[in-house]
Amino acid sequence: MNRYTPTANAPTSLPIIDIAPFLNPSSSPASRKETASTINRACIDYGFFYLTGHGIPTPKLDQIISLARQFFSLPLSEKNKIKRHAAGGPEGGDGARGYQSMGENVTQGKRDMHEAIDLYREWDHAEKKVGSGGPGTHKTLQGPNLWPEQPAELKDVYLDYLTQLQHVGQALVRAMGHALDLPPPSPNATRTSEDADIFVRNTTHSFWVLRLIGYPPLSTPASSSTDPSELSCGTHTDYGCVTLLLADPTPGALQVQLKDNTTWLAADPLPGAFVVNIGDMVERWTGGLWKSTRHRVVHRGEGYRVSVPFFYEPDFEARVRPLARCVERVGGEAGAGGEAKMYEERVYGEHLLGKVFGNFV
Ligand SMILES: O=C(O)CCC(=O)C(=O)O
Ligand SMILES: [Fe+2]
Repeated sequence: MNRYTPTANAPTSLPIIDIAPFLNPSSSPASRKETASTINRACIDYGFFYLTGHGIPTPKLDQIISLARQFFSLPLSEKNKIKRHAAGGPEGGDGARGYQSMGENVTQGKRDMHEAIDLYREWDHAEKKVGSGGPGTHKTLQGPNLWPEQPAELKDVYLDYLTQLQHVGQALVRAMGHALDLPPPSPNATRTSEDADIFVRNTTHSFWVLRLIGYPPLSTPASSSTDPSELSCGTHTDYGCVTLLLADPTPGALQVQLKDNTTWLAADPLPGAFVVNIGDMVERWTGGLWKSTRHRVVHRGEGYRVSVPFFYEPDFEARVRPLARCVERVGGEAGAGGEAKMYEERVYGEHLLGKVFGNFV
């Protein structure tokens, strides 16, 4: 069931979207339409929503969190066996994949008080080149994923989860195309044809990212933070297409900025649901009709928080430029007092490389 709280008064919770009609081939057109129109309103009003009906069993989700938690509880020497290293260096790093210890990640010039493992789609869309350090070294993003040896079952469980997530991601971007009320796809559509499958066609080889993140409470010896302005994860927008976040039940940590640019809403986890948000590439595709929303993590609560966001991103070579139909709609709103922003075309992979080189600032 889709559930939507109108925004007339201060909202207390994000909308809930049931994606099942886009996963179930025998669903009715009416149910797909309802899901699509709820997505459209949620993306205009919040850029964030809860996603249910995705079909991944809750015990599997619990196992994903539990395995990540087990990894983070290992000694640093064990975690550093899969340390992320600079691209082109003798350690065989690619500057992106692997484990980052506490405070290594930086957002807006400040250390983030978390540790993480980053996994990406394998580099399979183009030939790999040798890194600047010679044979055996890697260019940025072109190395293999670094999987932990412990817990032993983590890799297989996560590989299976990644297959499930890509399936859900594809259903979600299909629903998003419908939500924009784009024309139905024609059989000779090209990658950039502006129809309801444009997001599907540009994510068939999604250059996805999966992050396992561990957050000690701020201001504890474990976080080693003495600066009160340091955050668990600083304010940012996600840079790609759409994020499916799985988090443990810790309340109050993930905070979403509302359209008034002032109010922060706690996006507390809903059991069995993902917290979904759209990223900068979807804002660009929609010419700003849907905004990628600022958010941050401030974990001042109890216990060690674990989250596992999955970023379902465009293909590396996808060209992202505003859809004419969306630009018209934004123009209409701008004429009524809104502000129209110009978005230039971006190739997703170039945008991503800029982020990796700039430490995601
Ligand atoms: O841990 C979370 O709740 C969100 C993390 C996040 O925003 C990100 O990794 O982009
Ligand atoms: Fe984020």
